[in-house]
Amino acid sequence: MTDPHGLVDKVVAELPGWLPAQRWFGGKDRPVTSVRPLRTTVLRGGEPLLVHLVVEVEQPGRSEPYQLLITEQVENYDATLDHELTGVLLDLIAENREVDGLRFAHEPGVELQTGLRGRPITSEQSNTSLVFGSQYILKLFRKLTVGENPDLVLQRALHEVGCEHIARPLGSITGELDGRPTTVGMLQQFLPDAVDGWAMATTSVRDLMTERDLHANEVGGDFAGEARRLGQAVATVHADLERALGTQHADGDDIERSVRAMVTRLDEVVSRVPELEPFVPALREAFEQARDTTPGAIAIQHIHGDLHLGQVLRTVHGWLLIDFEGEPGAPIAERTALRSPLRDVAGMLRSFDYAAHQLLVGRPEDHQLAVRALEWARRNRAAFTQGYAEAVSSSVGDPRGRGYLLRAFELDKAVYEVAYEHANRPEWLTVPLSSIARITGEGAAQS
Ligand SMILES: Nc1ncnc2c1ncn2[C@@H]1O[C@H](COP(=O)(O)OP(=O)(O)O)[C@@H](O)[C@H]1O
Ligand SMILES: O=P(O)(O)O[C@H]1O[C@H](CO)[C@@H](O[C@H]2O[C@H](CO)[C@@H](O)[C@H](O)[C@H]2O)[C@H](O)[C@H]1O
Repeated sequence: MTDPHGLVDKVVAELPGWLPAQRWFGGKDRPVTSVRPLRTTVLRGGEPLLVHLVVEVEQPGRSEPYQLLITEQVENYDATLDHELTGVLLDLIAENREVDGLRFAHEPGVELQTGLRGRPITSEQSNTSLVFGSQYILKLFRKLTVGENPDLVLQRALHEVGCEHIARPLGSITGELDGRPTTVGMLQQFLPDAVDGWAMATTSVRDLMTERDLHANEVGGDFAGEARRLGQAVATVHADLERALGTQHADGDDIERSVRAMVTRLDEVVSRVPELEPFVPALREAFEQARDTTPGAIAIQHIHGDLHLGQVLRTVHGWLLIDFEGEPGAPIAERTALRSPLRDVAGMLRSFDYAAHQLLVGRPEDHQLAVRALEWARRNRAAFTQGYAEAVSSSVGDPRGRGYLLRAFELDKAVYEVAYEHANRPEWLTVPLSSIARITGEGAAQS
């Protein structure tokens, strides 16, 4: 087929059934009622066609734009699976080309190799990333948000101040949405030997679980040294973001806004996930407590916004942070707002809890494993916060001095995770729910 319109019509008709099966689709909680094409750009004519397509996906109570690359050659028309065709994207970036309003550009001073094939990475994710050779990784944002994507904005700013804990930004693809330039893709340096923190941490947990007679500090795969270095890296990135983009003191309005956002999220999530119901009073109390923060006492700035062990890569030179897009499910205004860096600390603390407790999914009765999981989580959470506190340059200082605020942020993240797991991995719902039970239970025991 060489008729792009015929291809688009055919694909659009199939999308209501196809989209909900995609890992990156953010609307799995409700049916797709209709899909309508917003913009079609032919990136390669003839056989095979390569078409860039932005569609508006309608669902009850929401309407959101998504990006697709389509062709008639591969299964389901998804051109991101065609290694040859996706090479076109890198070549367009290398050549600083504009195609029908879609701008492909490399970063200033960057020279890119062309003619490479782009293979999609297979890990579960919110967007689609293509790896070219062993040099580059191109992320195609799936759900689009009008304007420049914070992932690109923050990593560019970090690169400019010489941050050592990110992969170098190399290029971008910009389209137009609602009349505004909108980031649809980001090219970065690929680290072929990097291992993500989630893989490392869960290996360490498994080692501990296997050695039933030993403690976390006695087994070969102890992660605490890495957790501490990771804390140092996160604090350094916070300090670099502060240097690049500034910081300010949270005033009464900022504090009020933050508390309201946590309570609103709780109300919204509990309306969809009744399993959360028993914890609502304790969660509310924890969020309301954050209102006692003295105006001016905490700093707010740009932060990562969705920090967890899957967002950090261990390279031979140390830890790197990736994916500064914020929580994929949160509104863009919230994702780009200045917030306390403690939120990132809380996100990572949640992730240590996740790594430890995911092995208990499907085995809730195993008391021995539950004890070991808690031991691992406590050790690594403590090592991470210690590392964070040691890197004195961050405006937060020692997160351990911010107990009630950190607790509120951790619980807020866990509420987000309840919604995330409910929509994406229902069998994992027990992971955040059991954490909420534990954290609120510990709070009740102290009071
Ligand atoms: N610069 C990089 N070098 C090596 N691997 C990377 C790099 N950036 C991302 N990855 C891999 O790609 C995965 C998805 O990247 P991420 O930015 O988190 O995408 P998403 O927004 O889809 O979650 C990561 O979990 C990591 O395994
Ligand atoms: O796709 P993203 O990486 O941007 O983030 C989303 O998916 C994450 C899962 O892949 C989810 O993270 C949750 O599960 C992780 C383990 O798989 C765990 O390390 C995190 O602590 C936990 O929040 C993340 O919340 C979601 O935004």
